[in-house]
Amino acid sequence: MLPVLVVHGGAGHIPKERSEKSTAGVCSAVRAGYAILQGGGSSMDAVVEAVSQLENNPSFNAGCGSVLNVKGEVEMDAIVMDGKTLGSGAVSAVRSIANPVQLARLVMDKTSHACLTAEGATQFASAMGVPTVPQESLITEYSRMRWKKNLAPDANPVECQMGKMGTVGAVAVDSDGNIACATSTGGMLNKMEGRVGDTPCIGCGGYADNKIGAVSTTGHGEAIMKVTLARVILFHMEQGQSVEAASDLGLAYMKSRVDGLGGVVTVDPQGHWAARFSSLQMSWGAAQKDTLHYGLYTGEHFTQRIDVPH
Ligand SMILES: NC(=O)C[C@H](N)C(=O)O
Repeated sequence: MLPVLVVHGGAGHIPKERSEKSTAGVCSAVRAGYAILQGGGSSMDAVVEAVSQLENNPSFNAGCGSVLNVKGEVEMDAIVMDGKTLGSGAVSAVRSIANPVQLARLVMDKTSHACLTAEGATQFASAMGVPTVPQESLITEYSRMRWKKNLAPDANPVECQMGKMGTVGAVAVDSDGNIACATSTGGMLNKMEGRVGDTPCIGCGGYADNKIGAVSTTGHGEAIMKVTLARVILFHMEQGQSVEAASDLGLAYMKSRVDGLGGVVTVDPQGHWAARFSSLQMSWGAAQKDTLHYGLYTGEHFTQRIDVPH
């Protein structure tokens, strides 16, 4: 069954006029990441490539297109985890980095730490030769408009969060059976400055273990952290549940216990995979053998040959 790559473009409520772009973006990120797996590349390379593509796509809340904090600035979080070694790397509250997921990978590969934050992460980036980019290049008209709208005295903050799909993420198993995950986000719209969400926290924004599987999450970060969503799903898999049942159990627990909504992509070591969510929508895509799978609403599952362009 191996290899496999599963990608999400965030759980939430996406306005109709943006749904096409979101699905197209996820499918093209799946293709790019899967090409690496098909060429014999590693699951880590595949998830970082897929997530980098989504960070570069202004339709998603990660990298360029990130939502803005209360001061109208970008602060991004990202994580990667390697299921073979349980090594992980993360960055939080980084501002002028085009691809936080690549910086997270450098934290894993080049330091003895698991997470670097804010200025320290930026200093590390420059020491690694990662260029900084102007904040403005990460801010879209759409995110500025939503930030302003949410500051209005009559704004409904819950409704405002809904207008945009969230976080991006990926999980993969390569032909050697190695498993990896990656997740990247601009966080929650109009969050406090310095707010760190679930994404860079191990077991919350993602987790990968070759012995069990991998999960990348999206949704309300504070709720995800309360239940350590990624790890709780892997716990259910350790108890013998399928990828699908374990994902649903984790999401249902988050809903009933802390009233949180979200979504996940999940794989197991055999290459079984699932894309599940409790929100209204989650754009997702997966590639296995010669088939591309994708969907947006609950129960939606389209397939096409991977070599046919979307
Ligand atoms: N939309 C999201 O997935 C947001 C992300 N989980 C956060 O709370 O930072």
